[in-house]
Amino acid sequence: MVTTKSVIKKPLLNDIEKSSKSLLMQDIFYKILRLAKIDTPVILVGEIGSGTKRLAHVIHKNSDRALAPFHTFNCLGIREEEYKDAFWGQLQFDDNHLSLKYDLLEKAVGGILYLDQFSELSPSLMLNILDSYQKGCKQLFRHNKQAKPRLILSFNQESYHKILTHSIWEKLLGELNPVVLMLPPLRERKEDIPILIDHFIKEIKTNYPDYKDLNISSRALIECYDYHWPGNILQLKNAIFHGAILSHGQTIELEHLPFSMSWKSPYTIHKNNTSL
Ligand SMILES: Nc1ncnc2c1ncn2[C@@H]1O[C@H](COP(=O)(O)OP(=O)(O)OP(=O)(O)O)[C@@H](O)[C@H]1O
Repeated sequence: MVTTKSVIKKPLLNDIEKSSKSLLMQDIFYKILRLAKIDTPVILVGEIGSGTKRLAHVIHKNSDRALAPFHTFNCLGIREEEYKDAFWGQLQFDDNHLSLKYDLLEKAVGGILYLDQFSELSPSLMLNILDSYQKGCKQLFRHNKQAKPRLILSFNQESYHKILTHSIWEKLLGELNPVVLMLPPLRERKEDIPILIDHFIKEIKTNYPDYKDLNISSRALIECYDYHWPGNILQLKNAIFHGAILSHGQTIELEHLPFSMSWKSPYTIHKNNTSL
């Protein structure tokens, strides 16, 4: 495992995470920073686009594995041959002897193997993958346990609730003994919406000098605050980018935000009705 004391000691929350106003998120960051130092597998549960991969990177950066690779494998829609190639050892002939090559494990040696959307696999494929991970690690890293990649699995929130009542869940807990962390959807941490918008606007200004005057009107900001964001931070990021283009890098007005946002969520409708 690659490690240096300076890496371990650095305070490693990004500014945007540090400035979160959400108590739910502050609690998660607190746990994440401690969790990073403990070398257990982690399951991150969240809705689509809620930032699970970004949190996995925070764990990586704050862990003793920070200088080793972070390798992502997306399990969504994976075909059987692809998964076999990735997880099961391929026979190879080197220096006059046959050996097994575990492609995915070798890409993540000493680091993190992030299995994105793991919950979307069938239960039998989940077990199969864990089995090959264990076998591969035993073969490759039996003399150097530290080189075994740490597993972080992302679970879609809806699938997670279904899996909880399935026997596969107990098997996963038994095999991995993971720490499970749930990320709130953006609509449950609305206090961070203005900070995130500000962050995305700054990001666009940095990447596109022609958009140096980009800002957002208060009406558009209020609409963003009221919207329920089913696609979470990813959708918010896309909406601001969309607005930046339609406003030609000037002030993002309500009409520059994506059309789909004009659909009100049941939460907003309910809130409006009760205030009548
Ligand atoms: N706290 C944050 N601050 C700034 N940007 C963020 C934050 N969290 C997430 N993002 C951005 O939102 C987008 C989605 O984040 P990420 O890929 O981590 O989500 P995800 O939950 O893993 O997505 P998916 O469900 O598609 O796998 C990324 O572009 C990421 O950089």
